[in-house]
Amino acid sequence: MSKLLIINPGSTSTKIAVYNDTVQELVVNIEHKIEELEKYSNTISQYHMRKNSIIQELNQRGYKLMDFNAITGRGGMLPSVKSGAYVVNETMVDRLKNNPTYEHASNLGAILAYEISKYIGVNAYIYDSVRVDEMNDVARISGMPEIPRTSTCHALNSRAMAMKVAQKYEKRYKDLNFVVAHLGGGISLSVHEKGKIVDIMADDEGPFSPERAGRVPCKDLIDLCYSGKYDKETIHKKLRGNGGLKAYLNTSDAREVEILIKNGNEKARLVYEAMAYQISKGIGDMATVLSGEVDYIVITGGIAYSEMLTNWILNRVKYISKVEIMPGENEMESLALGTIRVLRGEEQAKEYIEI
Ligand SMILES: Nc1ncnc2c1ncn2[C@@H]1O[C@H](COP(=O)(O)OP(=O)(O)O)[C@@H](O)[C@H]1O
Ligand SMILES: CCCC(=O)OP(=O)(O)O
Repeated sequence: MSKLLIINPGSTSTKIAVYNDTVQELVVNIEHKIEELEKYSNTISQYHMRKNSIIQELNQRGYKLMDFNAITGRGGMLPSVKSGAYVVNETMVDRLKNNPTYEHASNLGAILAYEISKYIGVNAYIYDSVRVDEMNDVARISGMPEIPRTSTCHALNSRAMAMKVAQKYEKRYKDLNFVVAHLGGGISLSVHEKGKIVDIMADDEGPFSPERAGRVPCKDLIDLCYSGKYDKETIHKKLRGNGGLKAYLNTSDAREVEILIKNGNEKARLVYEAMAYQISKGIGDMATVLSGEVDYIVITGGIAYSEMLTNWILNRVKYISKVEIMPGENEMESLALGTIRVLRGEEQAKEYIEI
C-alpha cells in the first residue's frame, strides 16, 4: 500500500492531506495569519514558513516523513505542460522559484513537495497543473499577433470530474467529449475532446466569477488603465481578486449573495443571474469547439453546490447535452488519485524539460 502526502498551497492557507492508496486518512487546512503573510514580499519567499508549518502539523499528528512513498503538490504557473503527472525536478523548481509565468500560490506546490521529498529519497510529483495546454493551433490565434492565446484553467478538478462522469457511465474518459465548467472563486471552462483539453475559457477571456472580472469591454478597460486614477497593480486586482461578485456586492462568498437574494436584494439577484448567464454563454461557446458533439456538460467547483445558480445554467444549456453536477473543488482527491495511477503503472509520469 502507498502512503501519499498531498500539498496544495492557497493564497492564505496550505492544505495538506494524507492518503493510503485511494483512501483519505487526513486532511488539514493550515491557515496562515495575514500578519504572517504580510512579512513576505512575494509567494515564493513564504516557502520556509509554509514548509515548517507542514512538518510541524505532521509531527503533531504523529506522522514521520519517512512514512511517505510519494509527495504530490498542486502544479503551478509553468510554461505550457501536458495533462497528467510530471516528476518534479530542479528545472521545474528553478522555473517556479525564479521565473513563473504568473504569481500564484500554487507555484509553491512543486517546490514544497520537492524539498520535502529530497529528505526521504522518494519522488515528488505534480498532477494536472493549471498550465495544462493541449490546445489546437487554430485556438491559439487571438486576433492580435503579439498576444497569442494560451491555456490556463482548473485542469486538475475539471479532468478528474470528467473522468468520474465517464466512470459512472462505464465509459472511458478518452472516448468522450466534455465541456467542463469549474465554478470556484475563479471560473474556468474547458473542452475535453477524446482525452485532451483542446480549448479553455478562463479569467479575462471568460465569465466573471466571485472574485474576478472576467471578459470586460477592452476599449473601456484601456481608457481606465490610462485614466491616471489607478496604478498597474490596482488594475490587476480589479481583474483578479477584487472583481466580479466582490466588486458589485462586496462579498466573494456565493452563499452570502444567496442570503441577500432571499432577503429581497434585487441588485444581488441581477448580478448573480448575470454570472449564470455568462457561464451559460461560455458553455455554448465551448460546445461549438466540438461542433455540438458534446457527450456531457460537467458543472463543478464550490458554487456547483448552489441549486439556484446551477438551475439557471441548466435551463440555458440542457439543450446541448446531458448535464452532470459534481460540486466541490476536489483538488486533494484529484492529486491523490492521479498519483496512485502513476504508482500503479496505469499512467506514466513525464519528465519536465524546457527547450
Ligand atoms: N453550498 C454552497 N452554495 C453556494 N456557494 C457555495 C457553497 N459552498 C461554497 N460555495 C462558494 O464556492 C466558492 C468557492 O469555491 P471553491 O471551488 O472552493 O473555490 P476556490 O478553490 O477557488 O477558493 C465561494 O464563492 C463559495 O461561496
Ligand atoms: C484559472 C486558472 C487557475 C486558477 O486561477 O486557480 P485558482 O482559481 O485556484 O486561483
